[in-house]
Order: sequence, then structure tokens, then C-alpha cells
Amino acid sequence: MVETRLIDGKAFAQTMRARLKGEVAVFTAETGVTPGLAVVLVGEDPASAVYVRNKGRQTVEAGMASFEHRLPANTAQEDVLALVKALNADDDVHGILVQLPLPSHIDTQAVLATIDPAKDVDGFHVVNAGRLAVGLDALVPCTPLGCVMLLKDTLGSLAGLEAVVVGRSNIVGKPLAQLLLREDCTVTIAHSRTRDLPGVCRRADILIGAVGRPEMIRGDWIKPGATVIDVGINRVTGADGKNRLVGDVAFEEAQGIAGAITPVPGGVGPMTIACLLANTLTAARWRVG
Ligand SMILES: Nc1nc(=O)c2c([nH]1)NC[C@@H]1CN(c3ccc(C(=O)N[C@@H](CCC(=O)O)C(=O)O)cc3)C=[N+]21
Repeated sequence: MVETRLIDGKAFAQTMRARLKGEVAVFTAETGVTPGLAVVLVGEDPASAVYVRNKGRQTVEAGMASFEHRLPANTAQEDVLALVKALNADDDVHGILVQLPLPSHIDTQAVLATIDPAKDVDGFHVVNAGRLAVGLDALVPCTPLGCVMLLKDTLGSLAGLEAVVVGRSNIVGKPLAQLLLREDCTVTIAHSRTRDLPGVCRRADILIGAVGRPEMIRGDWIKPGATVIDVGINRVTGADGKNRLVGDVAFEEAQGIAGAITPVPGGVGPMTIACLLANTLTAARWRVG
């Protein structure tokens, strides 16, 4: 039985945002440029609206400009593309984020392909995905970046460690695997069709849940002492009828087995926003040259 350490993403993200605020102040003083982030939200999804509001508030707190564009759910694809093109051409905008998921009548890849890769602070454009894969400078997806920051803070060097990423999405699983490979991990991407998923997970020194299935990863899937990063944010209704947030990992079962684990909330989520702000400053720096 080990004492399981809590990885405090909320505190780490707060420290990161304070440091960023200082860097933004210096950048603006030296260049006269205020980094700007534009967020596009199509539709009325209440959870998305909360995230967009949080992003806007934290952007302003860091000394950057926030531009919010809310479009009705029935907006035509060509109107979304026209807005993205206008933001591409806007010199006050250094970062563009189109909140996902988009309504089903809109072709997500067509929208992402229209974002100027140099303003693609989500790192979702194929140019950034490709640049990451071949080891060039790229805007890197925020959630995977936040995960690796927490891992390096917890473990130091990740070289040679067995990392198992459960989930193969374009926004988390695949780019996270690329980043872990860059840190010299031995990387396995597992998914719904993986044979003996519990057994594969038990190999992991670093176990990452990124599937979006509440508490799917059980305590006995975790190798004793492993570092567990929980990317899932699932809203579930408890026995008392109240809504609560749970991750992809059965957090209570992991206690006494995992060496360290991120909580939900207060783990990866806040890091995602801090990394978004960091990417916006990076994009502004590249722009100014
Ligand atoms: N283009 C795009 N980029 C995104 O990065 C993106 C997106 N679309 N669509 C939705 C998801 C979700 N996402 C979160 C960011 C922060 C928290 C976060 O800060 N969570 C806090 C609070 C959670 C709560 O209380 O609801 C926490 O985990 O502690 C959560 C979720 C970004 N996303």
C-alpha cells in the first residue's frame, strides 16, 4: 500500500498563469502588441458556454485581449468559415479557438482547415499535427501539453517509462502519444478495441485516461506506484440525484495503488486553459518575429 500523491493541476495552472501574466506584460511593453485570443462558439451547449466564459476571464486576467463570437446553433457552415477568415485577417487576433464539438451540419475538419495554422492555438490544424509528428516547432494541443507538464513536474525525466494512453482522439490521445514519444517514453495507444485492456494498462508506469467514459479505468488496472493522469470530465448523476464531475479513472479505487493521480475537477482541466494562454503568447511572439 502506497500513499497516493495528489497532482494539483489547479495550483500548477495558477502559478503558470501568474508567470504568463508577467511575460505578457514584458512582451507588450517591448512590442506595443497585446496578444489577442478569439473564441468562436456555435450553439448554446451550456457546458461549452461555461468553458468559453472561463477562458475569456482568464485571458483578460493574464493581460491579453479576449474576443468572443457566439453564433446560433443553426449558423450555416459558410458563415462560420467567413468568420474564421475574418479572424485570420485581423491583426489584433493572434489565437483562434473554435469550440468543439460543432453542430452536426458543420464539417469540423473544413473549419479547422480554414484556421491560419499560425493562429491555431488548439493545435488541431493538420499542419500543426504534422509538424508535431515530425518534430518541428508547432502549436501543440493544450490538454496533451498540460498533461506532459504535470508528468514532468511529478516524475522529472520521463525517458524509458512505459506510457499507456487510453483513447485515440485527434484532440488528446494521438497528440499526447506524440508528446510522450518526444519525451522518450515507450508509448502504447489503447482504445475500445484493445484486447485485454486491463492487462495493457497494468504495464503502465504512466497511465492516461482520455476516453470520456466515467470511471472506466478501475483500481486493479493500475500498476502499484504508477502515475495516473485523468483527462476525462464526465458529468454524472449521483445516487442523491445531484450532478457531479468524475474522470475516466475510478479515483477512490486508485487510492493506495497509484503513486500519484490527478483529481477531477482540479487536475488536467485548469492546465488546458493555462496552456491555451501560453499558446496565444507563443503565437503573438511568432507573429511579431
Ligand atoms: N476547440 C476546443 N478546444 C478545447 O480546448 C476544448 C473544446 N474545443 N471543447 C470542449 C473542451 C473541454 N475543455 C475544457 C477546458 C477546461 C476545463 C476546466 O478548466 N475544468 C475545470 C472545471 C470543471 C468544471 O467545474 O466544470 C477542472 O477540471 O477543474 C474543462 C474542459 C476544453 N475543450
